[in-house]
Amino acid sequence: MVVDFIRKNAVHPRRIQSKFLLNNVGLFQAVSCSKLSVLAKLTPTNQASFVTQTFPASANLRNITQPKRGFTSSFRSFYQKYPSLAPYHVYPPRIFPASVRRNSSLSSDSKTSTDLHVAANKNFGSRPHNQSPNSGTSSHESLLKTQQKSSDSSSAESDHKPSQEPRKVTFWSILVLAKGQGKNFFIAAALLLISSSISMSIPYAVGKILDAGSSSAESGFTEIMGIPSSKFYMGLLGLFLIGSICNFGRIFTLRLLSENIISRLRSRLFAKCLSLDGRFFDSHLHGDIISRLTTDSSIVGKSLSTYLSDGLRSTVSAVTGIAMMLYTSLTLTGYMSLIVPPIALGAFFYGEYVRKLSRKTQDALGDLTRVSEERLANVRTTQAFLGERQEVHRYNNYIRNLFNLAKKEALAGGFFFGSTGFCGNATVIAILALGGKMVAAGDITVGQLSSFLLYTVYAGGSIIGLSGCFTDIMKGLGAAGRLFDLLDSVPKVVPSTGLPVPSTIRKSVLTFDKVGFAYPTRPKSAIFKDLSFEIQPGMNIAIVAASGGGKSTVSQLLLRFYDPISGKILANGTDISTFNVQQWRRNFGVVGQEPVLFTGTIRDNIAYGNPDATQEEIEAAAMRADCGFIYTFPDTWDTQVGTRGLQLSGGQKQRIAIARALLRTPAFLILDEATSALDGEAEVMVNRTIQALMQNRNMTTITIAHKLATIRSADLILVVGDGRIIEQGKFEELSRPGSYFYRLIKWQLGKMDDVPSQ
Ligand SMILES: Nc1ncnc2c1ncn2[C@@H]1O[C@H](COP(=O)(O)OP(=O)(O)OP(=O)(O)O)[C@@H](O)[C@H]1O
Repeated sequence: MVVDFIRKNAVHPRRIQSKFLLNNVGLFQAVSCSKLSVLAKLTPTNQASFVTQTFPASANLRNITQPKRGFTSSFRSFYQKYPSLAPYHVYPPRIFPASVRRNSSLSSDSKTSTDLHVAANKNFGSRPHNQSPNSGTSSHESLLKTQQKSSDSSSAESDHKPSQEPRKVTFWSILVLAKGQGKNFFIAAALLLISSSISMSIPYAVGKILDAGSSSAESGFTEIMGIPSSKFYMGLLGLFLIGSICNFGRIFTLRLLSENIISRLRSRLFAKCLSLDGRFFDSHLHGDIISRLTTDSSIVGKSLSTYLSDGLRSTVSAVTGIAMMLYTSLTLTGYMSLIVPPIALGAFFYGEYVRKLSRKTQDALGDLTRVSEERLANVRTTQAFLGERQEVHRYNNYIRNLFNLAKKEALAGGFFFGSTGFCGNATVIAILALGGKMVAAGDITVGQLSSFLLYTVYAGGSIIGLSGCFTDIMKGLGAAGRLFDLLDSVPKVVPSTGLPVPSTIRKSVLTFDKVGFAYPTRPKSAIFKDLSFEIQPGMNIAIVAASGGGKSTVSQLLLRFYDPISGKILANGTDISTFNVQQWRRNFGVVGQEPVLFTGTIRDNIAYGNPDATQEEIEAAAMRADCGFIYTFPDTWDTQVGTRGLQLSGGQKQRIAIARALLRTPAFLILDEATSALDGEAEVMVNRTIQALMQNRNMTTITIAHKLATIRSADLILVVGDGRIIEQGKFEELSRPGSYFYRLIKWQLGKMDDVPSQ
């Protein structure tokens, strides 16, 4: 059928194939997944072409994402008949509400409501199957406008990025990254000097051979530079052998050096990322950080070692070449020198341009990685909401951005290297013309002219190579700017400094004393204005508020992902911001709304917070968390949980998360709406587990309550509203008619239409 269509309409099969590919999102995702790691290893220029090759549709990007005028009627009828083959631009993408873009900063209910919003929007962009996809220019135009808006909106996603000026990095400032590699570098440089000197002796030897050849034709001597020719050739061969051994050593040492720098850089960056606080992760997107860890560090490592070494080799060759040109003929060298200033100037401007472009390319690549990482991680939501089309469209927008940057670089590179190539060739002709005259006048010999010509080619090639290295090093500097932004980030909450946490912390009274707080990314919307309350040791307290009222924020402050803007949080009278953060966090067990498990076995996941725990301790924690289901799996403790625990049910994941928290024997257990993501039976099971845990008076339990019915047994319920505590007491005390808590419960039970006001 498709073949018939292609034949009838003379459509290139590649276009049809690319549309198939785009429509078959499963295949697209498989391709993206498998190629992402490869993508990360490529240089920006290669990446663009790699993307183009990997996703054939991007070669036709304009056709897909930009207006296509003049659809033929045969196309139209074909798309009507086989709508799944229709190109993407024919339909407007469903627009993700701006608020969805940064789900992490939404409270859980808002997330649900935006999901609903997405669901409500679902029909907005869905393809009108009973309608012509291209019915009239005006509708086509309006679709294109919508699409343009969508591309704007996707670029607006980067609103959340820090709006800092790109940092300008000098080569000397990135040299520190190679600290400790000096010895290897000097070995490589020495080997390079030897091999380059040997290479540079070739033109001289060629000149001598030619002169010896022409004189032997006249005199019959077979000596070159006073050495019998056979010995001369053997000596030359030996020299070349030494040169190639040195080359081997240089390449090997430099490769090791480069990999060493890249590995250390990645490790440093990763450790740095993990040491940063909530403020950092609110303003930096994960994909962008991943891109810095992979691509940027690779570019910087390479520019430090490989490009620097190539630069050195080119410098040695250029300097030696020019010296030998001077030695061979001062006059010819004088003529040749006229060409150097314009090339050097061109190289300088080109290098600066590439540096700026590289920064932009790396940013664009960061966006691309972020989008693919985030969307692939949530592929089920995308598929459930039929969001494949808009995701592909969004992804294509990022590819197009990257592609356009690569195009600019290709244009600049083509122009620069094309013009330098022309200058080089013109130079050779000039030498032949001028040199020929000098040979005829007897000023130089044929051998000398040949040597001069070869030295010019060597020196010219090296100068062009040098400008290539210069631009690569500039690229490295562009990428290094992004790395230094990360490396120099100073967390407000420094994890490894501060006072030791006293061993009596388990018996501490926790006090929120007039705490004021706003998230750093939204400094104007205060979450807490004057939050004050006390938690006695061993208590079970519950925090209650309307959705978005700041319940989870209490746990974020307690765990010191953020510090209050005003007021203090005290443990037995000591401000917790004076404590060593890591030691402080060691006293907490946290079970979040959506249980987060890591790829690995059930045992690994339970032992995550306490890797030294024995099997008995792991089993005891698991039993306390009601994890008997583990024995129903054939591999019991060695059962793989899958990526982010996908191979377990929600209730099972949550109970493993509880076991993980309990294994730390925490002084404070935070249950952040631990049952909110569970359905009926799982919720009952997990609640049973939690109720049993609350009997333990050796641990303070802080329950962030979503479903009010689950907190009946709490010793104290704190009701938060308008950034402060508005009511507190036991369930029975608070449930009197007229109280805010009472109205909240009524509302939750569906007996009130609106969220109650305080
Ligand atoms: N990282 C963040 N950056 C900026 N704002 C945030 C961030 N996290 C949460 N918020 C905002 O802070 C407010 C309080 O959020 P929080 O998660 O504490 O509410 P909650 O009471 O737990 O809500 P829910 O019951 O819906 O989970 C919300 O308006 C939310 O949008």
